[in-house]
Amino acid sequence: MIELADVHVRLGQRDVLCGLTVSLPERRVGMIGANGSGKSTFARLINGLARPSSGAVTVLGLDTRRHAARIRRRVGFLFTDPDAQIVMPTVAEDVAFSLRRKGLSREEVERRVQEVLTRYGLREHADHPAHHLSGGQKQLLALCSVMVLEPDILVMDEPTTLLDLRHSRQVADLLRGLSQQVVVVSHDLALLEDFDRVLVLDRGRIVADAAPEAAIGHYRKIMS
Ligand SMILES: Nc1ncnc2c1ncn2[C@@H]1O[C@H](COP(=O)(O)OP(=O)(O)OP(=O)(O)O)[C@@H](O)[C@H]1O
Repeated sequence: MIELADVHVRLGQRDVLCGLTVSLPERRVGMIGANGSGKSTFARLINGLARPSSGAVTVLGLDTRRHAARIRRRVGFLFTDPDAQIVMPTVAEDVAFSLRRKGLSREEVERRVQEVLTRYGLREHADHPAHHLSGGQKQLLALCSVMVLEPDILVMDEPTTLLDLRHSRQVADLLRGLSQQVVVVSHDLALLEDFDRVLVLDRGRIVADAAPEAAIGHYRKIMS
């Protein structure tokens, strides 16, 4: 469960989010809106990367201001730019790096890494340099590094931006199959078509909050 209570975020001279109050118990929540409307900031609030200037964000019963480290261990976050998340030389090492704090045996780390790379179609690239992957493959690698930690909530900021149609569908299928709650910021409206709920942000405010068809319809209207 994710809850925002009268959340304002001010960055520099700008009011980026303006008094948002919302509870998100649904399993798949999408977020759409114009460039600069505050979507990424909203996403970053959920794992404590961004802090409210006033108001409160509660995730899994924890206040993000007081428990940011605990929340980050339970909320996986996928950035738009996968290069921001790749830290190790090879694909397998990068995924294994995510597991370093778990205190697992070498064999268990290896088993989990191979399992997740197989699941997302990167097993044959396990020993390749991570920075030689294509943009889409890097996005899948970032996803592997997050999913191997089995987060309770997954937040994705434009996860299909670099993906071709086949890989976008793979991400859509993956989202359908996940048992975790997912919050997805996206300009890829097709990705959100079968979500449980979609929020539309406009200049830091929620201007629509509905099932996908109605929310996307509202978004098209304000963008026309
Ligand atoms: N650190 C910062 N300092 C000042 N302003 C910022 C900062 N970070 C973001 N902003 C501003 O906050 C507003 C919202 O940014 P945000 O990235 O949340 O929007 P967005 O809806 O995700 O946009 P996009 O669709 O382009 O990714 C933008 O006008 C941005 O310039």
